[in-house]
Amino acid sequence: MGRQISSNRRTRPKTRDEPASKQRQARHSSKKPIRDLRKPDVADKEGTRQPSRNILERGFSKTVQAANKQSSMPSSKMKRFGEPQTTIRRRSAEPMLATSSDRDDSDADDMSLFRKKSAYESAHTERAMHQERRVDRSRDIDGDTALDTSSDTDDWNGDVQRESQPALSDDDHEDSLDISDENGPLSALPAEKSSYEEASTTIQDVMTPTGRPERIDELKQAISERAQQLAQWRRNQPAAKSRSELVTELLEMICAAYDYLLSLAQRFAELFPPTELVEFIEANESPRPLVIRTNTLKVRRQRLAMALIARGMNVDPVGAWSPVGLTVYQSEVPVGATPEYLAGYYMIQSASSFLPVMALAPREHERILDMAAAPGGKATYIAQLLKGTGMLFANDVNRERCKALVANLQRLGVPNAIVMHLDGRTLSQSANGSSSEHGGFRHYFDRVLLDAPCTGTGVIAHDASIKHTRDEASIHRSVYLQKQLLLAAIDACNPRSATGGIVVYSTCSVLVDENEQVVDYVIRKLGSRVKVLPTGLPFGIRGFTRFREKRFHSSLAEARRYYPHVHNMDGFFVCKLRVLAETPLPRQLSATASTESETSRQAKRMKRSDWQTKAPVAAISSKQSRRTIEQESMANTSLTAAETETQLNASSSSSSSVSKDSVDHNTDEPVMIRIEPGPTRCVVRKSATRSS
Ligand SMILES: C[S@@+](CC[C@H](N)C(=O)[O-])C[C@H]1O[C@@H](n2cnc3c(N)ncnc32)[C@H](O)[C@@H]1O
Repeated sequence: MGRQISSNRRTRPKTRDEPASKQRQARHSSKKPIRDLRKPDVADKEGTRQPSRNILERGFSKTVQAANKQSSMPSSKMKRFGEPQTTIRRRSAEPMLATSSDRDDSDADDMSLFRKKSAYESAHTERAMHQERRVDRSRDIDGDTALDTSSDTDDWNGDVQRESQPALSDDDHEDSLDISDENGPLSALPAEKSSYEEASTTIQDVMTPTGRPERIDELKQAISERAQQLAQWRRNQPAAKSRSELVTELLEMICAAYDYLLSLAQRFAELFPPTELVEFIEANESPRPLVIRTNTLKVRRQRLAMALIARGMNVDPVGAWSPVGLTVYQSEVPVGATPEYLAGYYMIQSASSFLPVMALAPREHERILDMAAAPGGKATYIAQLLKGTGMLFANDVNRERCKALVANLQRLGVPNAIVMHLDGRTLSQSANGSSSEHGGFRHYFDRVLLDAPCTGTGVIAHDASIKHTRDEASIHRSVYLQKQLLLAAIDACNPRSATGGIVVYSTCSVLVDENEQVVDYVIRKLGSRVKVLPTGLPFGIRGFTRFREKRFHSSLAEARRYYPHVHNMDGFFVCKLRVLAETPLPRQLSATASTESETSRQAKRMKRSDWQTKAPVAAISSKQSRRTIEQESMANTSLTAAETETQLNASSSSSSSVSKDSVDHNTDEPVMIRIEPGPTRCVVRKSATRSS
């Protein structure tokens, strides 16, 4: 089967020496749109929307072929669904797959199929890798790292950073004009004068009296011109303006055209060189491709792809780096309402959300904590890698979001999860408010994922309000909470775990303060008790070890960054830590009360009526919990985490459905919910007395 499909998927081979223009010509020779290639197989020839297995398989391979030719799609579709094709040649060193633990036996056929990469996948990954090198190189170059880092470029450790990067090939230079423009010899510069001449449009020209910009296109053109001028500043300084005046102009224009807070635009300008800054800002204006993750607890990816194609979707493997992801290029049906979705065959999840779990690399039979789990995208991925063994503890402080977490765990048929509603900062003390000798969550888990709450600066394309709501105060609040949570996550991880002792810290923010700086703070605080490991991820840009006046631990180069304009996925940060020794007993987090998160406050403000009307599942709570606990003589007993788990395992046979009537609204105590597969069957246990 795999052979048949793979032969269908064969694409025109690219030779090393073939000129890029020829390759482009070959790609553009097909004018047939993607949908036309799928339909005859699936619908027209068979006359049915429920084709046979063989037909479905043929349909799938056609779809893959069609996707390979997506450069013939109209440009609007290109922007919406995929990556532009590139002419970058594949390198033999290119990593093909995720960590070994991410490979699923049940997906073996799929993997052999997908290892023979389509031209699309190849170009997708290579474009990202090429861009990564470009970004890394631009970070290595004095003065052009970002708009205002001139004072911080003298001791940039460019040599170290360059070491790990493969040299650029000739092909690469084809796409690297902007690098040579910025840094190369003068002879490499293009002859056109326009980009060196002073841009004529000013921000005043395009602003209305009410302060709103008009003629946006003109403004964007002016932004692009300013960025070009700044990029080439050292070689071609316009006489009329100073660099700082140009920077100010550029940022003001960006804020006017794209509606950013000036302070946030400044932070991005510190992160990216001028032309890349504009690419990043532009990438935030369009959504990333829609991606789904196959739930291998229920179905194999290829079977799922066949079923979805039959329903009118065009899907394709997200890339060779993931054995479970599918990109949805086009769909005739709502992706979140198909029978396959309702049956739990897949999760809608951004591609970059796969990465923290791949770095965590859970192993079967392990005990895993997802400390900030709702709504469960990563938790359900962890569960499928556990394959029904071990135990997943999915925690979130926000009760409202816990409902979605419970629903997703149920829908995806996760048999071994416990949902907890606790503040992650005190979780390691929560089972009995004491230390590991007494069996609390301290040093209890083999692996811990902290997908931390953050400002979301990597996901502006999903939520444009981030542009004008993330002020300096909100960034500082976020950083403070992240540091507390990461210390608690390390505290919950067992350094003596035979297989793990791993903590993964991730955010969907691109800001250094929320990423490298948080991890660096923890490394400095805990010293040799914790160290940074390579993530094992096949692509991504190295973490910063220096950023403006800040210096971070050199191991932070092992962390990985993801950017919308480079990887065509949400901005993300992933760092993997190994806990080497027990951490000192934390001080009672006296700050906890005063820094209570907004989500926690919201949860407490919730009215009873909300629970009654909106929460058939997550409202499973205290009364039911207390009754069950009392029946089993567990009231007023501080359960150890292990005891709790044992009780939960033992009582799973007597699990009962919970109705709205059984909800007690009088208490806000933490609860643990044992998820049973099926629509409503759950057993609820009081986790323990709340500590402090
Ligand atoms: C980025 S989201 C997590 C997304 C989730 N990992 C997923 O993949 O679906 C961050 C979560 O952290 C939760 N959170 C915020 N403060 C927390 C705290 N103190 N303890 C535990 N969770 C917290 C929020 O309620 C939010 O659901």
